This record gives sequence, structure tokens and C-alpha cells, in this order.
Amino acid sequence: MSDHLPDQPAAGPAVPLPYLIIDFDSTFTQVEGLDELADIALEGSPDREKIVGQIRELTDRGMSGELKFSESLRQRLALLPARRAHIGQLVERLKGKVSASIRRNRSFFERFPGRVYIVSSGFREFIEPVVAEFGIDADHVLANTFTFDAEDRITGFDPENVLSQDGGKIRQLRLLDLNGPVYALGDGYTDYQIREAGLADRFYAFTENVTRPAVVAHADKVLPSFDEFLYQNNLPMTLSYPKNRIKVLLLENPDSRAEELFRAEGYQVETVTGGLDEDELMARMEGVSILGIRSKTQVTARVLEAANRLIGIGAFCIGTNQIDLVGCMKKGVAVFNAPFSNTRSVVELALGEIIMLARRIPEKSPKMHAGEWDKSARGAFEIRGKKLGIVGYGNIGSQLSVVAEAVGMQVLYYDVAEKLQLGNAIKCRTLDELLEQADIVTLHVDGRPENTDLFGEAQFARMKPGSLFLNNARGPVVEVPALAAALRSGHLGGAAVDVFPHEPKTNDETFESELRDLPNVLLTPHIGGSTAEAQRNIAEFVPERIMQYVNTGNTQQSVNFPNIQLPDQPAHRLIHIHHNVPGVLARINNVLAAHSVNILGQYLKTNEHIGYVITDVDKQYEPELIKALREVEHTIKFRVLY
Ligand SMILES: NC(=O)c1ccc[n+]([C@@H]2O[C@H](COP(=O)([O-])OP(=O)(O)OC[C@H]3O[C@@H](n4cnc5c(N)ncnc54)[C@H](O)[C@@H]3O)[C@@H](O)[C@H]2O)c1
Ligand SMILES: O=C(O)[C@H](O)COP(=O)(O)O
Repeated sequence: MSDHLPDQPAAGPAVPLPYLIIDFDSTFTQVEGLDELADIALEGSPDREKIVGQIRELTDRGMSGELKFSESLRQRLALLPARRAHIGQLVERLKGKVSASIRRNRSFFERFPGRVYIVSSGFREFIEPVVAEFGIDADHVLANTFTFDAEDRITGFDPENVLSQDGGKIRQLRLLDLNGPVYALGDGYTDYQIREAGLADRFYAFTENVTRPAVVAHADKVLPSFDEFLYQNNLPMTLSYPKNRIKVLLLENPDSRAEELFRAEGYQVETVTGGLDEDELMARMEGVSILGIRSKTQVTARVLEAANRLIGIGAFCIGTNQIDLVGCMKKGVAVFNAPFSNTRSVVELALGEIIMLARRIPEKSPKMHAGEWDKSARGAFEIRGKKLGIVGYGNIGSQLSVVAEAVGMQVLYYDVAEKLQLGNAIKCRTLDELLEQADIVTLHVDGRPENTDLFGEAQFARMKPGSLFLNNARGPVVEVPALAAALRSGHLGGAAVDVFPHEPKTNDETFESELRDLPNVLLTPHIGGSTAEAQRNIAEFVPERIMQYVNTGNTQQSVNFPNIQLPDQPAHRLIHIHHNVPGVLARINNVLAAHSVNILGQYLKTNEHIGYVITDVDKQYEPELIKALREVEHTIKFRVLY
């Protein structure tokens, strides 16, 4: 039995629950209130950007300890042309900008309002209504207050308020005189000063929104999220595990959007340019929960053995033949890919290649670059009316079929599976039937092991003399020496090849192949799916699938897990992956019954190797229940979602 994410610690506060002194700007909320107020007040002003920028800079200098706090506040307010009416708009804006992890753990604040103080150098007028939604009363908000003139313009701050003065938070804490342990949480230097003055037992630097190195350097602990604080202190939390503890390793340069999306969700992300070989990858797998790869990285049984926390793999491409899918299943690792995101890109490349080969451009263009003018129609033909033989009529093959017919080609196809015949395409019963008729043969099969060497001497010999050949599928599907021989002998009129049995791991390695320097051969470095559109689509599609799996257990479109999509419902969700043997579901339910847990919804799907059960239950689980579920015989992985 293995388990990648620890369960929620015993749901209950440490005794006694320390007082939490929480900063407001950039901690409770994602932003600085005064910066936002300036942005609102200056709407429509040509100076908006300039003044907001100046205020931001002053805020930053004050927060990092570079400028005296009172001076930073005075200068900011002098720049701020705001009125009382703007404060209402600011409150609405701030309500939508409460830090994600604070928002997520609203129930914590509602449960322990007496232990939380918002101590801020910001202003009560906008803080109070925002934190009130979390059950925090006005007498637990300690903040500055604005002064106004007769026309309701903000003129400054109340100088009598200790929080407007240097060392204001220290003075405020002294006045509060709390009896018991005190923890201070914030992003600024003034939050650290509470601890420095001995008025807090710990200072936690909160970095979910902003990281100030000078502040982090003084922290007892760094908190990428409030979940992390609750987790470290064994306090009740909404998630079962802080996302910042989930490590994502991205290889082979997927579009930067992927990293952005994972980071936005709070995950820790590491990236590696290019691919890694087996040993290198094994050395990187410790602690990795999510692995992102493209077509090059081989995820073998040895790699999986080295993966002690892996729960999901994202193939940022279509093909998944590079992954030991069954091995993943048996380890409870769900695999997702992007089945359609680069389909169109491959189709467009194939069509372009067909035309280029038919006009012998691979020969003509280099000659022109060398200064040779070779104007002749020898060996050049139109593609209109020619027979295109598509081997593998899946997503790419069938899309190419439509596009090829649109430019006047006749399409023949061969597939091992029964496929919907599109347009006027003609199905061939055997591969040979297709090879004997086609003027151009294009491969779009997947990389399953049985397809290794699908095309060799015999298949090329079957093709019509002078015909063209394209491989944009997978390198091992074609015996390269046989293809090279058919081209050298002139039996084939040309070829376009994008994929190779041995491809360089990075752009720094040299490409070696027998196909180099052959006539009328277009060679491309596995770029069938390498377009801006495809890469962007993939980088959005795959992280979304993986995050849905991590967050909700949804396995829709997983390539190796039974597909289950569940409704979101207010419940506690338990995820159980087990070897597919009889009786596991009954055992799970016996454990739930023995702990008097009511099942709100339960979904089971199995495949040849595993069973996947999602159970929604109606009450907070006890540690003993989790332990008992984990001990159910044949469990591969057990996970508490929330
Ligand atoms: N060059 C690139 O950059 C690039 C980009 C995307 C995809 N690809 C490759 O293209 C492949 C196909 O992509 P897709 O989205 O169309 O996949 P798909 O799964 O939709 O289609 C593959 C089709 O091939 C058929 N097939 C498998 N083996 C066969 C065989 N021996 N003979 C005849 N038919 C066979 C399958 O039944 C299926 O219909 C991918 O698996 C990937 O390897 C390459
Ligand atoms: O399977 C695929 O989608 C293609 O082979 C593209 O792979 P790549 O992302 O490694 O370019």
C-alpha cells in the first residue's frame, strides 16, 4: 500500500490555539488597499498610471523597511486624490481580492474569531467590511483611520492612532496585551518587528501574493499559503494537503502557460529544458507528484519505481507510447494527454509536405540557394486527382482526409479499427490494397509496440513506382534503412519524415540518419505539433485535466484510468485506487459503516488492472477511519480530497 499525500492532521486546534495577528494588505487580501484606492480615485485621469506607480513604490519601500513607515504613509496619502465615496468601490474590489488560501479557509476564521486579530497599517474604513465576511468583528480589527474635509475628500490619517506611527504594530500589540502564545503573519517588515520586539512567539512571512526577500530573511517560517500555516500547526483546513507541497516537474519545454497555470494554483514547479534519459529522470523523481513530459521522455518501470509520490503524468502531446501506461496504472498514477490540441498542425504540415514533394521543392530550393537555376517540370505534378493513402484513420488521419478532399485528392484509408468514413474516402480492407493504389502514402498510426517496423522493405516494394511517402507519426514505425534504400533506388519519388527512431534529446545534439542528403527528402525535427496555437492549447488542456484530477478526482479523458466525472457536492471526498479483484468495494463500505459514516455518493469504475472508487461522505472523517480505509486489502493508493 502506498500513499502520496498525507491526510489532514487530526482535525482540531493545538491547545491553546495561539492568537493570530494577521496583516491585511497583501496578506489577507492579494493587494495593497491604498494602491487600489488610488487606482479607483484616478479613473479617467491622464496621471493615473504615474501616480498609482508612485504610490506602489512608496508602499513597497515602506513594507520592505527601506523607508520609515510613517513617512511612506504620509507621502502616499499626499498623492491620493480620493473621496469617501471611493471607499465603497474599494471595499467591493477588495472582497473579490481576498487571498485564495484565506478565502478557501473561511470556515477556520468563522470557527475561531476570538483568536484572530487583523493588525494593519491600512485603514479601518475598508478593512472592517472585508473581514466581517469572515466572522471577524470590528473590535478585532486594529487599523488606521482616515481624516476627511468638509467635501468628504480624504485629507490624511488620524495621527493619534498608534498604527500611524513608526513601530506602530509593536505599540498596538503592547496595548492589546494578549495572554497566550502569539503568531504574527504578514508580508511586511512591520509584521516581523512584532516578533523582533518579543511580542509574538513566531513570525510567518506570507508569500502567497508578494515575496520580500528582506522580510523572508527574518521569518521563522515562510508560508506560500494559509493552508501551509494550518497544516504546520495541525489546525482544521479545507484542503487535505497544501498545494505548495505538491511538486510538479516539467520537462521538454511545454509552453510557459503550463508553468503559469500550475503556479497560479499554488503548486511548486521545477522545469528542465529538453528531455532526460532514464537515469537522469530517476534521479529527479523523488518527491515529484506531477510529471509533465512530451514525446521524448521515456517513463519506464524503473522511473516509476523511483517515483515515491507520483500521482499524475501529463503528456503535453498526443502520443503516450513513451509512458509505461500499465505500470502507471498499477502504481495508481493517472496519465492525461492532449488528444486533439495539435491535430490540425500535423494535418497542415502533411498537406504542405505533399505539395512540396510533388513539386520536388526539397531539391529545387537548395539549388537556388547555391545559385543554380533549374527550371524544369521533370518529376513535378499537381496533387489534384491523385490518390492519397492514409494509414491510420484516427483524429489526424481523418482530419487530413477532409482537407485533402477539399484540394481535390482522392482519399483511400486503412485502419485496424472500424472507422467512420468521411466524405468520399474509400476504405481499404488491407494495407497492401492501399499501398498498391496510392500515389502518396501517409502514416498516422499511433506508436503502440506492435507498430514497430510496420513499414519495411516489403511495404515499400508494394508501393507504386515514383510514389511519395510521409511519416509524421512515430519513428520506430518505419525501418529507416529500408526507406533509404527505396529512395536511393528511385523506387520512391520522395519522402517527408518528421519522426525518427533516434531523436536528439536537446537542440544541442547532432541529428544522425541515413536519410540525410537523399534526393527529394524533406526532413523536419519532430515539429508536426510545434506551432504556437497547438502548444498553447496543449499547455492549457493538460494542466487543467491534471488539476481537476488532483482537486476533484475527475479522471475524464485519462488515457489509463477508468473515466469518472463527478458532480461537485458539499461533502468530504475519498479516493481509492485498488487492484481489480472481487470484493474491494464491499470492504470499503464495511469500513465506512463500522465508523457510522453515511455515503452521499459513490462511483466505481474498473478496467483490466485497477478499480477506481470515489466516495462522498457526509461528515468529517476521523484519523482512525482513514487508517482503516488505507488498510483495506488490495489498496494501491488512498487519498482524501477534502
Ligand atoms: N509528428 C508529430 O509531431 C506528431 C504530432 C501529433 C501526433 N503524432 C503521432 O500521430 C499519431 C496519431 O495521432 P492521432 O491523434 O490521429 O491518434 P489516434 O489514436 O486518433 O489515431 C491513430 C489511428 O491509428 C490506427 N492504427 C493503429 N495501428 C494501426 C495499424 N497498424 N494499421 C492501421 N491503423 C492503425 C488506430 O486504430 C487509430 O485509428 C499519434 O499517436 C502520435 O504518435 C505525431
Ligand atoms: O505525440 C505528439 O503529439 C507529437 O509527437 C508531438 O510531440 P512533441 O510535443 O514532443 O513535439
